[in-house]
Amino acid sequence: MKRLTIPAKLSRLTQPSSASHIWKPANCPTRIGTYNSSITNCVTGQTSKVPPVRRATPAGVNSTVADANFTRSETSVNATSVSTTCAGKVVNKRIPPYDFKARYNHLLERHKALKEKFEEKCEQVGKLETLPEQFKEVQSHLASTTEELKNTKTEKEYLQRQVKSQQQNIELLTDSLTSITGEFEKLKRAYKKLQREHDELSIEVPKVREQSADLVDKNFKLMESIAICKEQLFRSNVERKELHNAVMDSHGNIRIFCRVRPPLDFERHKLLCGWNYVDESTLEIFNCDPLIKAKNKGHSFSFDQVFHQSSKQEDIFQLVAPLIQSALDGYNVCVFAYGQTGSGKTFTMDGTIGNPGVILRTIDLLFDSIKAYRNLGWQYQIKVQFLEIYNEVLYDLLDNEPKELEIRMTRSEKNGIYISNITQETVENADRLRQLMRIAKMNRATAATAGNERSSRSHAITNIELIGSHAEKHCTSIGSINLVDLAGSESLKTSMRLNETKNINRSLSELTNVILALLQKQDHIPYRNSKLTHLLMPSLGGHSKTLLFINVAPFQDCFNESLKSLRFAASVNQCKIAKARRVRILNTSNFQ
Ligand SMILES: Nc1ncnc2c1ncn2[C@@H]1O[C@H](COP(=O)(O)OP(=O)(O)OP(=O)(O)O)[C@@H](O)[C@H]1O
Repeated sequence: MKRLTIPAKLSRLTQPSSASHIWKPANCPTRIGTYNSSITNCVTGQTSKVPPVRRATPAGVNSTVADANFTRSETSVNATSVSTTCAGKVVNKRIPPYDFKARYNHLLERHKALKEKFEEKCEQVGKLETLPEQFKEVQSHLASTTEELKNTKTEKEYLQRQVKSQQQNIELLTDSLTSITGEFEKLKRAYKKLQREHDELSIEVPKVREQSADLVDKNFKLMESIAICKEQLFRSNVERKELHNAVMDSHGNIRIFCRVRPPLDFERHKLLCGWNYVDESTLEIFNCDPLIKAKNKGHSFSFDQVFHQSSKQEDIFQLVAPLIQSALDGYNVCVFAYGQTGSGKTFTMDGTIGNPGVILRTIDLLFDSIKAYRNLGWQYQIKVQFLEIYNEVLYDLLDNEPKELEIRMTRSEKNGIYISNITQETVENADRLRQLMRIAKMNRATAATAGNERSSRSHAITNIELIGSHAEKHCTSIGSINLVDLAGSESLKTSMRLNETKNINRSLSELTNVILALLQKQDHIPYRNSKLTHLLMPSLGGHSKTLLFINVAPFQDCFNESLKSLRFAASVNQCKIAKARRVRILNTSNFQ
């Protein structure tokens, strides 16, 4: 049989319940033959004197056993003491040693009792044997419970985080709810206000409706009167044009302005001619050469206007502006600047930055007038081209590419001219036109660098075409402006570049010839003798208004050239070109 090792804790359970009973473990040595007067405690190792103890037998056996381990030798000499209970009192009865039967019975009883006890203990031990298994079970249960606890903790943390974020959400939602509620309240107030206004307006509506009907009626009447006014305005405008033209005609269709430029700062030391400005249209020039002073007498010239040295650009343009107005009314206008090199032609036509000349001021005036004309029902289209005539060759100043430009006649119009291959641009505003002018100037300057002072040896022409249309009246008005900065006139004697000078002088004298032929009303006008006169044919004939600036330098060393220019201008001044008439109004109106 397997021997059980019983732990100290459990061993106490297996001891007899009576303190007087001596339990002896298997490994504890037994002193046989002693009457248990002394017992060695196997647990503590102490030895104590224990007197014989009277004990109750298990299962109600009423006998007293001195010791379960007494020996045969003892039984043979000693009587056995047995305790019995009689009427609630313990009675010790001694079994005499010779009463074997009684002693046998007594032993049988004791054996039975011990056996029962032994079985009971075995049962207890059996139960104890299952403890490790139970322990294992409990351990595994504990492990699974720990795992569960861990999972539960993780879940708890996750749920706590969820709770926290939900709480934040709730806070945000609460905030937005608060602001929405505020907005809602505001809207409610606004709505109420609007409703009040609406109620008030609802009361007003019938009155306003009534007033509106009145106004519609009045408006209708006003529209009628506006139509009448418009008609009158249109007629007045036509009349104004006629009158304007009459005034211009009264000045002559070719006008000559003379401008004497001031000496510049670095020219102060130079000897000046004598200048006498008799009135606003007459000037006298005196030769101040000290060698011929004695016989000097003044040369007097009269023109439409004389501008002295301190005249301003704006004073000059004031008198040019009516001509520009005529171009918008459908006339061909030509403005020339004629004079010796350095006499101020470019200054008069182009001007400088901050002191614009005729061309830039014309651009501004045109676009301002077009705006005003729009109110009268006129729409204008403006087309521009810039060209240069150098040594009788035409150059496109808006395109640097070398190409051949030719003057051609239009089929539709008598004396109508156009240039093949030239760049013509339709401009929408003054800025773009100014920009194109800058490009043209730049291209001219570039060519000048390459062509040895070409800019002052060439004619520069700015051509602006003005096409007006009146949709209501089915009228079209086509006018044009040619602004010409002529090449400087120069004496062949003083010229360094003979060929250029010959060409310039030839084209300038052809210009004089054309003007004189016109003056003499010759049948044949030699327009085609030079590129310049050919090109300007429509602007020089009887159907145009021409303005000639004669620019002169104030210096004594320019006296001869100045006199020449002034004489040329004086001869032109006498030219009575046939009364200018507006030829290019193409319309179906009764008012023309
Ligand atoms: N009325 C004026 N007031 C002030 N400066 C002027 C005036 N006229 C001309 N000038 C100046 O005189 C100089 C010569 O003028 P400009 O270049 O206009 O002469 P030009 O006749 O065009 O010469 P070119 O035939 O060589 O081109 C320039 O510096 C110009 O600014």
